[in-house]
Amino acid sequence: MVLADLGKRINGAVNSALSNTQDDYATAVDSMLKGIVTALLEADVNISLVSKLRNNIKSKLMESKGKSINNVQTKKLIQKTVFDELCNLVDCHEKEPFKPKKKKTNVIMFVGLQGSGKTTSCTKLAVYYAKRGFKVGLVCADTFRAGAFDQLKQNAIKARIPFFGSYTETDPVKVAEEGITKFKKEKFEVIIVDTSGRHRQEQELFREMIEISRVVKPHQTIMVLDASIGQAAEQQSKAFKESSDFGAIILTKMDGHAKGGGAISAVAATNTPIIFIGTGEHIHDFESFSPKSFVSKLLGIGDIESLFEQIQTVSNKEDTQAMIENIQQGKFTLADFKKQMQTIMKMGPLSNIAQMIPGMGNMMNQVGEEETSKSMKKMVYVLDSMTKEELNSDGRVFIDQPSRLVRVARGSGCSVFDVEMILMQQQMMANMAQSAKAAKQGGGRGMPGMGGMPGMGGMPGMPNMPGMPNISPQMMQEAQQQLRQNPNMMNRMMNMFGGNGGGMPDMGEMMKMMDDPQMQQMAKQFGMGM
Ligand SMILES: Nc1nc2c(ncn2[C@@H]2O[C@H](COP(=O)(O)OP(=O)(O)OP(=O)(O)O)[C@@H](O)[C@H]2O)c(=O)[nH]1
Repeated sequence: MVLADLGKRINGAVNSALSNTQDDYATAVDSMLKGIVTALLEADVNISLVSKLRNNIKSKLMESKGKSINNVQTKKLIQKTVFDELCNLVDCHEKEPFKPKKKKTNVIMFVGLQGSGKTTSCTKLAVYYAKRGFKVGLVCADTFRAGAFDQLKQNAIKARIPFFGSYTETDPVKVAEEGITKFKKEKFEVIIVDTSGRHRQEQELFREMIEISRVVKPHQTIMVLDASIGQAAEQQSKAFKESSDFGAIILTKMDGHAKGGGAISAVAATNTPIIFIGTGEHIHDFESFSPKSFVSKLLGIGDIESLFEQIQTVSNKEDTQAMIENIQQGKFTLADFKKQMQTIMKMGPLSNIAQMIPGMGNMMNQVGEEETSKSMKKMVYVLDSMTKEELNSDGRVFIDQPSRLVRVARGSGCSVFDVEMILMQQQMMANMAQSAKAAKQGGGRGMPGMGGMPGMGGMPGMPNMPGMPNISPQMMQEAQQQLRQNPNMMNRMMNMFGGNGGGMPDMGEMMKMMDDPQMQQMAKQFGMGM
């Protein structure tokens, strides 16, 4: 899981500020900032970047001090400000990177040091484009390292990507040229050229890159950087930029490296867009990168945009067309949820996918892959037991007729609470769809899970809840017990999220629920910090 600990600590700092009623506002903000700053510094983020983030958050939050906004609005403001500033920290604010065009030749050249993960990333990118319908070929122009061609060949065969290379030719420029000519003749649309690396940034390496670049005339040059070097990534990125004008970066080995945050922010500071991150050795351990998606996953909020991107990759067009149309209209039905869950099961490493669903990433950290997989299967059983009418609804039919809940629970062999939890997750996703639509219409950066509130860019899909942190099976059981004792609670939650047309939760109801001791207790168990 990418930077799970950093996300947990930032969430912890924010949640403790939100739940702290003892301290005055300024003290609560200061203590939150202390927690965030320590977590970022320990993730190797550059001290001046951290200090800038700290000052920005503080000045934005203190500006609102004199204004007459209520408690709930203050909490939203804190969450949104932290979210936005974290996005700024990893955002290079550059223009859109290159996107290949269909029915044209698009040449992509890779550069980077030896062992950074170039060959692996070449194959991952080839698979990424092949799944999007491009005719993709791989060229191995690494004649420096013995075994480089064999490695690319093995990867390419496994991924079923056509490849070109030579065991005898020692001039990488010649191999690159021959490979490009061959694939162009055969009307390949994306041709990816892997080049050699060296252990250090040597003049010889830079010269070779320039020569290859001259003959292959790349439409995009991508630099591959190992994220485990932390903020040293800035210096490496600058050195390469001076010799080969690469347009984008892939950061590899973001799995399990606490320094990944440092690498991302360091690269972003050089104004070069990071386009993908590598999160493991497997071909599918590859995520397209955007600041908003990254921070959403970091904080466990879920990331509907990446999720649908992934779903489009593995499912056929007809399958997802209806769902995409729904999302574009700001809708997300139970049938969409079901399709999504089924596709997810096919999508490879659960750890990548779980982070995109609200609450699931945290569950994964707590209980592991096997338990999470069981929970996801349970979701599919529950959704399988619903009628077509129920699936095509927004879920409110279950509130109007609670007997449906019981029927579905029985049919799926699950508890009523399991069904209710799925309805809640679907509501959160529907809310995200709403906010994605609102953000597109408004052109601003809405926080995922937030609908459109004038001037604030939106409100979270759940009250004071950046995702559903720290849900363990035991907490689930306790919450289940409380829901049983207070059946009205679920009803009120659903009303709150769906009752006003989606997007923005009902503020009046939210305020009432905040005063409800049972609700507060349950929220505490879920780490929602109400
Ligand atoms: N954990 C993890 N390992 C990765 C990732 N990307 C690549 N690797 C591993 O890193 C090692 C080096 O990767 P390569 O693709 O061979 O690196 P390279 O840059 O092509 O190296 P040269 O061909 O020697 O220049 C391999 O063991 C890969 O499996 C990643 O995102 N996460």
